[in-house]
Amino acid sequence: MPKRLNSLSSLLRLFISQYDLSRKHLFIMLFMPTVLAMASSYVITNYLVDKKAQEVGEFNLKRLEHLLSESETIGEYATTLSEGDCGALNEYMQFKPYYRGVLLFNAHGFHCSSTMGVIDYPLNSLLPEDTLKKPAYFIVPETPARSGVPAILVISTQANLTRGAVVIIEGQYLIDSFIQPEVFPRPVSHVVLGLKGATLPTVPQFGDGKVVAVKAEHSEVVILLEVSQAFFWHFFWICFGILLPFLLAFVWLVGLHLWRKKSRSSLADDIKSGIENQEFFLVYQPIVSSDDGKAKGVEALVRWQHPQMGLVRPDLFIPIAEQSQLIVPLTNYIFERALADFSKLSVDSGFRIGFNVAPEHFIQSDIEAKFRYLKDAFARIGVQPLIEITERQLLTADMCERITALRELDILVAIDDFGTGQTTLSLLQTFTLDYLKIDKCFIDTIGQDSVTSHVLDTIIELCHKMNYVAVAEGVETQQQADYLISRDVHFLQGYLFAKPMKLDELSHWLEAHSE
Ligand SMILES: Nc1nc2c(ncn2[C@@H]2O[C@@H]3COP(=O)(O)O[C@H]4[C@@H](O)[C@H](n5cnc6c(=O)[nH]c(N)nc65)O[C@@H]4COP(=O)(O)O[C@H]3[C@H]2O)c(=O)[nH]1
Repeated sequence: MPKRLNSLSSLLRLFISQYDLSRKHLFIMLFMPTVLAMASSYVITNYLVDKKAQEVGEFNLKRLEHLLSESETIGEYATTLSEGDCGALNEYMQFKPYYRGVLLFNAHGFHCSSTMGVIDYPLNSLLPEDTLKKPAYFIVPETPARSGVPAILVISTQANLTRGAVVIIEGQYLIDSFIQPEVFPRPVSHVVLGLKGATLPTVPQFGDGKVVAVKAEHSEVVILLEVSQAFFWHFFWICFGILLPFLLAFVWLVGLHLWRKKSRSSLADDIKSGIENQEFFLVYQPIVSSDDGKAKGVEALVRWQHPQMGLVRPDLFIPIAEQSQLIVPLTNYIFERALADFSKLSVDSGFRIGFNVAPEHFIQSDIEAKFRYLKDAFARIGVQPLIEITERQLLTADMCERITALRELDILVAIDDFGTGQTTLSLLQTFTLDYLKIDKCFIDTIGQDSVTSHVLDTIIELCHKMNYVAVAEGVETQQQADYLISRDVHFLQGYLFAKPMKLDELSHWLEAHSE
């Protein structure tokens, strides 16, 4: 199976092994954004509709105040008309919407109506007589001409009740116009005007919606507006529709991040218990000499038989072991395992085993003692360990010093995956090595006419000039092998010769390839 697919299936198995937990997480990750989106939409919509109702209220109060001041002008004009000139009044009031009419009065009573002509009503037929003595506004439940239909009365009067006018504004018509029936969805469903204890309509009617009160700046009028339910839900769903995808994306990103962190830390726990339970084992890949084609050593490569996930490849768990400070105990386990494996095998003296060792090892204070023990233990079975330093982390000057000390103990050191990691050429100037392993990506350029194919020749040349033993990794074709042999690359490793194999298989392979 391709490497990437294998890692993917390992991840999938990891996911399934934690399925119960993930199902709960999955539910939270769907449920939480929905609830959050609903709650936020509710708050935002409430704020928006309040604001809109406030705006509608202020706008209508302005219109009302304009209507009231226009009524005062009408009243003032009407009081200048000579008594009995009802025709002129009627003409003047033609085509004025919102107005039911104008009544003129004198000290004896109402004598002229813009709609009915000459009339004779007592002064208290609309309001208590006293209220006609000074300019004012009132809401009344009905007028003599239209019983049961409320109106706003605007009184313009001259001193001592000698002359005056009452302008009658059509109450219900006004209220209906406030509701803006032509707008969809209507922001308000019911409007009530309040003035001096009276209301318009006379009996206020509200539904289940929220009621917002707005007070006029220049009069005692208060307007109460009930927010329309349709308007509220219209904005609620728009808000919800906008917020939900964002919150879903946000919660999923955070959730996946936490899940990844958790699975990493649980994988780190698994590595720890895997070492204790000896779930790790080694496979060995032969490294052949380009002189005679015989295996002069192997590279030890770790494998993990996870109890739930099955076989896990090192490129999945080695980085986690490195990040969670488990690489040192894991490598110590690998050394012991290789020692135990090769004690059962008979190999030519000087046979080399390459171990991948992360730079973290070189900050251990007991590194020299540990490697001296290792070298002696391997020497007893005729094997020489070779340390392959992975380039994933930067090698500091301090680490280089320790590596040099190891070389003085006759331990062989190689730089692995040369050219892909953090090793700089300046570091190679100050730091002597035994082997340089040329990464597969450069070997792959053989036979291709690409710019990078020249890099391989440069690396090989560097090895020769610096007296490093050159090892080519990932040799897959005879063409690659021939090319590398023609360029005096000392050792070759790759599927062309053998894939990494378990100890039993290696034993047979070595036997078969010893001649
Ligand atoms: N396509 C192809 N691949 C080839 C060929 N020849 C060898 N390989 C693969 O290339 C990798 C060589 O190991 P690496 O560069 O040290 O790269 C290693 C090394 O960095 C790390 N690793 C493996 N074992 C250990 C270990 O014991 N300790 C540490 N620290 N890292 C390890 O994991 C990496 C991957 O190891 P593996 O999966 O075993 O993969 C191995 C090997 O199976 C070839 O011809 N074609």
